[in-house]
Amino acid sequence: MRIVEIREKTVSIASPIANAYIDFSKMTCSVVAVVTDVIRDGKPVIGYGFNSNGRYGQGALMRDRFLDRITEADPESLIDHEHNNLDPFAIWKALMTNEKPGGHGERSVAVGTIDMAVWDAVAKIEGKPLYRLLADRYRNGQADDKVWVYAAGGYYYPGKDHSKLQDEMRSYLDRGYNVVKMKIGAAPLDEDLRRIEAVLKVVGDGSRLAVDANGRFDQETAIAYAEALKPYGLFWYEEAGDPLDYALQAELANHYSLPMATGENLFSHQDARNLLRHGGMRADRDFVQFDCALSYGLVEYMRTLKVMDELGWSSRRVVPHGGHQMSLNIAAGLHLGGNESYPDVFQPFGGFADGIQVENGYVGLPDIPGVGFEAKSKLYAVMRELGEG
Ligand SMILES: O=C([O-])CC(=O)C(=O)O
Ligand SMILES: [Mg+2]
Repeated sequence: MRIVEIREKTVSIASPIANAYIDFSKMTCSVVAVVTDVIRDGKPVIGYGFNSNGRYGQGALMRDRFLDRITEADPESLIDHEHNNLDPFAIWKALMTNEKPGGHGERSVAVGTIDMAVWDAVAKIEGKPLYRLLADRYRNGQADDKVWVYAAGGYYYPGKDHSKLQDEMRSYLDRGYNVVKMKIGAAPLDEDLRRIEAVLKVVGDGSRLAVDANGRFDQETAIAYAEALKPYGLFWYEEAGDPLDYALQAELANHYSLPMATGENLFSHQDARNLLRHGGMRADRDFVQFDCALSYGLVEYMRTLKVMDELGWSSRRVVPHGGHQMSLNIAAGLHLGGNESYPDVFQPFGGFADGIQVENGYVGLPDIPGVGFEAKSKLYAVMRELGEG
């Protein structure tokens, strides 16, 4: 059993939307296919992965050094004999050969994307949905059969007035979501408050709305927003300041007793640990949003979950960024609190399996081997072209 080849292609997910920090006019992501020599249903098993929005495609890094480390490794060293399968942990170790600690820049995205495809292949070889495999191996067989998801959107873009923002949010509620998220921080505070109030008219209550500043604010602005947001009783206030400014986050906690969220731009278990040690985050109400596709994949994610456990954090406080099916599987199989969803943006990568409706805020997973990409036809068309083309 061996990995025969790993392919990457960088595809566009460009759109006119913007958050408080970046626009997405040139956004790309990597799609990866891990081709194995294992035959199922008469065809080689191919594992697929992609990186979530926000960090651009990583093909150059992959080709420069990561892919060869797998294809040049002794295939025997990458096998999990206990399960007669590929060993994602050994593959991860091979990927990280001669990489120094620290510096979790973009290589964590390259490795995370390859790791996603490896787990897809492993679950396909085992003939199970990934969430089932995870529950069987790591949670005594107990998987969640549905996952709470919220609809992320509410971006800024040219010509988007309050009524368009309201229409967008209404359409998420119509599709079964009970919490929605919108961007803040690209407009002055007064205008953002008017946008929030427009959305509240549609969603009804602050507990059904989260806001995301994408790391834009300095401490003073973060606190000014906190004071202004308080009366709305929002679901959460996300990434107020720079993702690595733990002192800012800790100071914000002194001014905002309602739920805060952050962590989508922390790319290792060491960074996650620093946030929980020094960021003033509260295990009884705050949320962390680590995204495996940006942070060295599921092998590293398990270390992050262990760090959380050691620091007294339940895995139910994790609601990953990225709106992808890999995190959906991790949420169901390893008992996270939920997952982000992009019902409309970042297509065909956003959203979940075709034909599975969100009901009262929860979504189920397709009962097919792997991550479930084959059940999302527009996404699978892109993947298949890479893997089988
Ligand atoms: O706009 C983005 O970069 C995505 C993001 O922060 C989120 O989904 O929370
Ligand atoms: Mg965010």
